[in-house]
Amino acid sequence: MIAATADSFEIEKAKLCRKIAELQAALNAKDQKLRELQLAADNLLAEGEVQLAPRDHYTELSNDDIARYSRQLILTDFGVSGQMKLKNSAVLIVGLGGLGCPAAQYLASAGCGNLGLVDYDEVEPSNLHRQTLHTVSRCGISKAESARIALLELNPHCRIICYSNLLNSFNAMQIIPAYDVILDCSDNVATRYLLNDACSILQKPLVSGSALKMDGQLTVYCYGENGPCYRCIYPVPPPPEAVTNCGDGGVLGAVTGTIGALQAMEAIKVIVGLGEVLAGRMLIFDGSSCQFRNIKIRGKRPNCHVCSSQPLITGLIDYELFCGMNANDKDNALQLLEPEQRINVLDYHKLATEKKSHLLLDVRPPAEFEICQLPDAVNVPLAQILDDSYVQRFAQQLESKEYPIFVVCRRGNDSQIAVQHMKTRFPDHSIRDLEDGMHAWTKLVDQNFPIY
Ligand SMILES: Nc1ncnc2c1ncn2[C@@H]1O[C@H](COP(=O)(O)OP(=O)(O)OP(=O)(O)O)[C@@H](O)[C@H]1O
Ligand SMILES: [Zn+2]
Repeated sequence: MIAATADSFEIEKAKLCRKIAELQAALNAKDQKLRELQLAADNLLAEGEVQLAPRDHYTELSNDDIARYSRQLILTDFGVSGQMKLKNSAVLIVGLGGLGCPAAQYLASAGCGNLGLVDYDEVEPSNLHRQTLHTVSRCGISKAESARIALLELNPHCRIICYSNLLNSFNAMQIIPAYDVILDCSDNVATRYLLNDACSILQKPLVSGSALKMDGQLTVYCYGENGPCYRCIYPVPPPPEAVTNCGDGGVLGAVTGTIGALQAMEAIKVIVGLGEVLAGRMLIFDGSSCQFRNIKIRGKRPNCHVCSSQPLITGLIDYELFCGMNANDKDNALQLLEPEQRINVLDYHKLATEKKSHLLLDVRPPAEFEICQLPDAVNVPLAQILDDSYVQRFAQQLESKEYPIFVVCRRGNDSQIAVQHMKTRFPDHSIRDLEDGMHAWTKLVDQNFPIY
């Protein structure tokens, strides 16, 4: 009995030691990243690229301006003074993706004099269905540069500064002060908090948009005396597992187009002093029923950590650490299973080619299964694994040791969750997942297999 207890202590101790080693490694990686970010920010500053050069101040419209903007100049509430304000304004757009492209397009064409474009990413074919400034021929180049090319064709009078870098806690405070209005067109929680805190500290209106699947949201933070900030509404970040991105959940391009265009609209209203800015309210767009709802959101939180009269946060922090998520929407590779609970795609391919009896469960949603599947795969969405409703369907295979079970998904994360769950019910059955999922299949087994 005592020996057994000592053994279990030893096992527990070994586990804790492993955990400590993992945490130490994570800490070292963060330290390294911090050094890289600092270096990148220094380089950027050294290149003199960060500062928007002193803006020209215009006092009148040119003939070309009058001809170009005539249809908005004749608007009673807009007029010459509105156009002059736009011409002298500077707007920073963070993210030149689904939201940022239409927002930039409407701001440049309306005559916003100075646009800053921030995006660290490059154009990919899967962006083109909604990121309307980019083109097939510009795949592979910086999104900020690609957007600049398109925008200058639209309006050569617009001055455009590109920052083809990740906006982070070092460069944000150098870039943002030069701009009048900031547009959050990013796709991740860490960047939302970073932009919020920077805008709150620097007192810049932040036009925040988001879109997923068929739905979108829009509001303006940090606007005026009483306008709440993002932290007033969301004091703590959501748990990482509750966050879905466009790459996983999907999105319709016209939804991002709708919200992006409205972000441009709110920015123009802020600059020109037009209408009623969407602060303290949130627009909820349900694309499937085409309904726009405007809900009142709470005002400034008296104890908000960043925008209250006695803030706890007076400088930018490490937002990836704070949110437990990276400042991008790419999935982190999970490490849930032991190596013996996984099989690489080459070994699986060999076994399947030799026609060894087995069952291959594909745990992606049906819409994704319809796009492409591995030979003989059976679609059992992850939800059916987790609620155990698959058990009855595969009772025969689960009873027979002759049927090793393999689980596959798109990138090898959900498949691990599925195996971990199935193992709790069938600990003695051989159940393994395909490492790195179908992406690895395309890379290592069949380059003609579609990737998405
Ligand atoms: N901190 C940041 N600094 C600079 N750019 C950012 C930052 N966070 C997000 N972005 C950019 O914001 C954009 C968000 O747009 P969107 O989600 O439509 O594009 P995406 O990430 O290319 O899409 P997908 O998920 O389909 O690959 C991306 O281009 C992304 O690179
Ligand atoms: Zn606040």
